[in-house]
Amino acid sequence: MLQVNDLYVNYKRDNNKAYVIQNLSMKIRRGERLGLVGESGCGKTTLARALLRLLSPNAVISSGQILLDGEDLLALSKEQMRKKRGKEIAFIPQNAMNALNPVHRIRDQLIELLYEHTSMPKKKALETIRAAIHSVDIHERHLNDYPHQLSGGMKQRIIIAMTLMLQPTLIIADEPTTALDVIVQQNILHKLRTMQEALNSALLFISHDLALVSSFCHTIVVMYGGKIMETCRMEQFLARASHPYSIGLQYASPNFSMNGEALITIPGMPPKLTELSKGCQFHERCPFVSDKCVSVEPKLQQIAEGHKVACHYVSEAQRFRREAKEIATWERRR
Ligand SMILES: Nc1ncnc2c1ncn2[C@@H]1O[C@H](COP(=O)(O)OP(=O)(O)OP(=O)(O)O)[C@@H](O)[C@H]1O
Ligand code: NI
Repeated sequence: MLQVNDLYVNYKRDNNKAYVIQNLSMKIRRGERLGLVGESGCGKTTLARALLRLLSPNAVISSGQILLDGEDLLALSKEQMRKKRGKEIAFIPQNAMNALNPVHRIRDQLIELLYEHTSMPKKKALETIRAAIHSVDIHERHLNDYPHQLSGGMKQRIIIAMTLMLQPTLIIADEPTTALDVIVQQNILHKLRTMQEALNSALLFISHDLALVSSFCHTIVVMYGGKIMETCRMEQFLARASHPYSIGLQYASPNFSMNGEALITIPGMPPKLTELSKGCQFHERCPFVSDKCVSVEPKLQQIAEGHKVACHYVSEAQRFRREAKEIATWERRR
């Protein structure tokens, strides 16, 4: 199980800091697929890279714990962490297709990975590689290919086969299918899911696509301005999303079960994150804002088993859900 406690990450920029992850706590259990959603810039990739300890050099994890099966990843040496990555923690990055080395054959790249993390004899390694690429429906003759000889979808499937070959306990996928067309996307997600279920690994699935996340994941975390606004099981999210930002995302998402209503847009821009926030991160864009939201930070509080929301007015969520359907409600903030 992955458990994150009170994590803070900031980036140093020229003269200031950006507080990109603030006070973030979450859990993912074995076998669970957790979807992480939120607009561009809210900190999703930063969180993923913090978990992997692959942040850029100007990033600082200023406090918190990241526990994988009880072991604090932040306490490991660089070398220990490098061994965990690839083996226990798999990462499928945003443009995974470019993660393959263009000058080496697919076979050599897969072998290299196995040799780096295991002491498999050559024969066993070759068998493992064949099984891995069969599992994503790729013929073994492609082991002889160089990356440029393969389509985008095939490269993405090879990356998935490659990352899962070492049977990780945690898989982090950051927009794994964004660049691909819908059919290829469905096929790849199906493969990812089958393998994740077979390994019983925890999956952190990052996406902009709320409809996709809602059909693919068991649980959801809605992030905004570096903080968790709401987290719950998917059926709770579908029936009773309670944070105005979550509700806004739902009504702004094409393909999200909305019975043909017009899509809203959430006006305004995400916060700049140059100061630790005082009130609610979402207050500047929230149609239901009050003075309290500007000055007092709402704590992430449990409203039902497995359902947490950071909003002072969570008791009015039913009204929010009704009113947020109307485009006029959001026009108030323009
Ligand atoms: N290396 C960096 N130095 C300074 N600021 C950074 C750096 N990387 C990211 N940021 C800033 O941190 C914030 C969060 O970025 P991040 O990439 O984590 O967001 P995201 O939710 O993954 O967005 P997207 O959906 O576009 O991928 C943004 O404001 C971004 O500009
Ligand atoms: Ni990102």
